[in-house]
Amino acid sequence: MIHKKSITGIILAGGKSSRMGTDKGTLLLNEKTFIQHIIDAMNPLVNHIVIVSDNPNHDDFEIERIEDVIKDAGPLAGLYSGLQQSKTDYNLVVSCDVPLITTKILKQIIENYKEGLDVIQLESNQKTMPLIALYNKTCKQTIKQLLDKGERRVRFAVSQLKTKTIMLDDNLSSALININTKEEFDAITN
Ligand SMILES: Nc1nc2c(ncn2[C@@H]2O[C@H](COP(=O)(O)OP(=O)(O)OP(=O)(O)O)[C@@H](O)[C@H]2O)c(=O)[nH]1
Repeated sequence: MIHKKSITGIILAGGKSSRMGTDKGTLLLNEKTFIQHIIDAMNPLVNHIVIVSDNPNHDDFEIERIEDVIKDAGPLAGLYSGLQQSKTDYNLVVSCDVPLITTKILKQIIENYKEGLDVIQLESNQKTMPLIALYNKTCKQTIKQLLDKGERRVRFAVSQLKTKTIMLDDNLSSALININTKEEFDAITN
């Protein structure tokens, strides 16, 4: 397994949260922000964690915040910004809107790394999840070229890389739930 010293945790917390209407990263679940849930899940597995976000409210977390190097271009640009500024070979990338994610699931991703792979991502309910994934730092060149051509789809970018997809057991899939709307938030808080 890759040593935790070689892994940076990258939390994507930029964007517009337009479907939620309020910043998703600072929503509270069990009195803890979504971002803090991700930090706690990642912490045992990585050397250090950064948040990629242009939102100064995210400075309240006791971890480094780095800014997008390509603005207003969505998660793929956030991913690139994190990889571009990372000092380690491997990067565990998690979006801030999956607050039920666990260390156990993230550990499975890291355990599945094999030499030569660019990306290890999860799949659940026939849906791949490229924003809960391990990225080799070398991916950044391909991602930059795609962004320069106007590409915005993370799944397309991942399809251009050497990617391994891990099928998650059905009984764990509820931990991957992606919270984008107020209805989805209400469903996990009530
Ligand atoms: N750093 C960074 N993160 C982003 C950017 N856009 C989206 N994200 C993050 O990527 C993840 C997935 O984002 P989406 O749900 O597709 O977009 P969103 O802007 O958060 O929300 P919507 O406006 O409702 O689509 C979330 O964790 C966002 O915080 C961006 O431009 N920069």
